[in-house]
Amino acid sequence: MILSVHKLSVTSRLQDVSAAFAPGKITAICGPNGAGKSTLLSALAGLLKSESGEVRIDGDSLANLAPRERAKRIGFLPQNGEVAWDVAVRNLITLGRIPHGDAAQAPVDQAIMALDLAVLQDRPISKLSGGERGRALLARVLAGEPDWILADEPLAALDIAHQLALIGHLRKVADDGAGVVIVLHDLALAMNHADRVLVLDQGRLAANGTPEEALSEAVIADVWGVKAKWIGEEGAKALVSQ
Ligand SMILES: Nc1ncnc2c1ncn2[C@@H]1O[C@H](COP(=O)(O)OP(=O)(O)OP(=O)(O)O)[C@@H](O)[C@H]1O
Repeated sequence: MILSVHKLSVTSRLQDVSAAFAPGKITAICGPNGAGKSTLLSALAGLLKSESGEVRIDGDSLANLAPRERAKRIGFLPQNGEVAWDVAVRNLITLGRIPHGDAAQAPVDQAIMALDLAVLQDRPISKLSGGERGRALLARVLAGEPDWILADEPLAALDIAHQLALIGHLRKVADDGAGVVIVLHDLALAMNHADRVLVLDQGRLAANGTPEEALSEAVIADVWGVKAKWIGEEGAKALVSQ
């Protein structure tokens, strides 16, 4: 099951972007502020009207999929996601089952475990820290057991232990066959943990390949305007400015 964008343009935000996303893999979308990362992710989730081009799922236009079916297949975590009602964490996560029309607790329990939320499950959302809230919102997405997980900066507000735990969980979800697409600002996280990396620059696709190809020192100099060097071993690389 492939998710792909074909010559997608969104007024002054994305220009002629084409790319295919593979199931079973973690793809990172990187780029400077305002490059179009969130726009691309929203378009992949079917939440944005494009000026031209389209998003396809298994070769069919995503626009043809009924909203409920789309919600079942694509789990979307926006940047700074808002919560409309101040419900308890477990109840919020159970809302992830809405597209399935059930309140199955096994996937909810799994998501609670994966995101280390057991001790917080009865607490109202309004009484969580920013990082805890982010974990609860991602747990809601996981509880829906979507084929695709699209998450905008899911690691940004997390401490390093929770970052690594979450990456480990996303890897497991990908190994089980789901496609994972995440927006990442931290290029070292993308280099060390993604299978593929897309780099956007001013709404255009600047690179698309393995982390080594798409985040080469030449691409970083070109897109971010930063002279930097990768050091360290494969899987534990760090980026140092020169
Ligand atoms: N609702 C909107 N309407 C019009 N333009 C928008 C809208 N949201 C964002 N933009 C503009 O579109 C461009 C791409 O924004 P987008 O949020 O996709 O960038 P980003 O790469 O995710 O940035 P960041 O790293 O800062 O989160 C930016 O120039 C932004 O100002």
